[in-house]
Amino acid sequence: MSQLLEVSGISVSFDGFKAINNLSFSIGHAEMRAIIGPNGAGKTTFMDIVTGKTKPDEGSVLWGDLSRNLIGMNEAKIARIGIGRKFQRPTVFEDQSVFDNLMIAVRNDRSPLAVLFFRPKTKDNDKVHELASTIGLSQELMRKSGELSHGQKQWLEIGMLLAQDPKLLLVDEPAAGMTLGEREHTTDILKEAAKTRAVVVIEHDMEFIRRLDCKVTVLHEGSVLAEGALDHVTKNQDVIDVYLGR
Ligand SMILES: Nc1ncnc2c1ncn2[C@@H]1O[C@H](COP(=O)(O)OP(=O)(O)OP(=O)(O)O)[C@@H](O)[C@H]1O
Repeated sequence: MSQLLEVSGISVSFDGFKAINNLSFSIGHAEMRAIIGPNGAGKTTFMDIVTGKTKPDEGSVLWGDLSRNLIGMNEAKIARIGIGRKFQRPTVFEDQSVFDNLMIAVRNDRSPLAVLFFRPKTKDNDKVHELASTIGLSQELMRKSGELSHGQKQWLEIGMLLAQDPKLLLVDEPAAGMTLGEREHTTDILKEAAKTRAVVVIEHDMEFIRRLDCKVTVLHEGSVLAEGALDHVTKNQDVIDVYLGR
């Protein structure tokens, strides 16, 4: 399979309301993808399904070269096969330093290879420093995470997810509550991450999406309404009617 993730004919209802309605689309390896759409379009539910939090009524989610169906796998197993998820609110250990948070994430590697091969501590140290540099927190390593700004906490959490080296990183509304400078830095981090893995970003902030400079999927009522470059989808009359023109 040339795609990393292939969502096919997914539907899910909550109390008779169809939140996802025959949804089909795919994500390539090392691809950045933005998902936009009005409130209630099913964006977060899509991520809930991919990560195993919500089981769809029908459809499949095929993963990787072996086309394994993720439906029916539990959340821990899905995380282990390489899907990381960043929720809207940062969930770092506030009493621990930035360094310790990153080290905890690095050491959490339970892949068979990591268990099999002894890894010297210096290697973990190097990895923590490399991650800190990637997320722009090299100068903050010894600070308590609770003292960081909202944006810095978000970057730390992205760093903790990257420590697991996911093949797919799902990020839900990263720009919310960030300053312009923080939003710009966040796009840089995500674009860098997407060079070596797939990154899927749900966001309402159009300037943020523009800076991501990637293919955009527009969801509406649980299905794909439009897909393509941002300039392409923002000219689509249906997209203007249900989302942009509001
Ligand atoms: N566990 C649930 N139980 C009942 N209804 C749910 C559940 N999860 C989602 N929904 C409903 O499904 C619909 C889709 O919700 P979802 O959160 O996926 O939308 P969204 O596109 O992420 O919206 P937003 O932009 O507001 O975050 C909404 O009407 C929501 O109320």
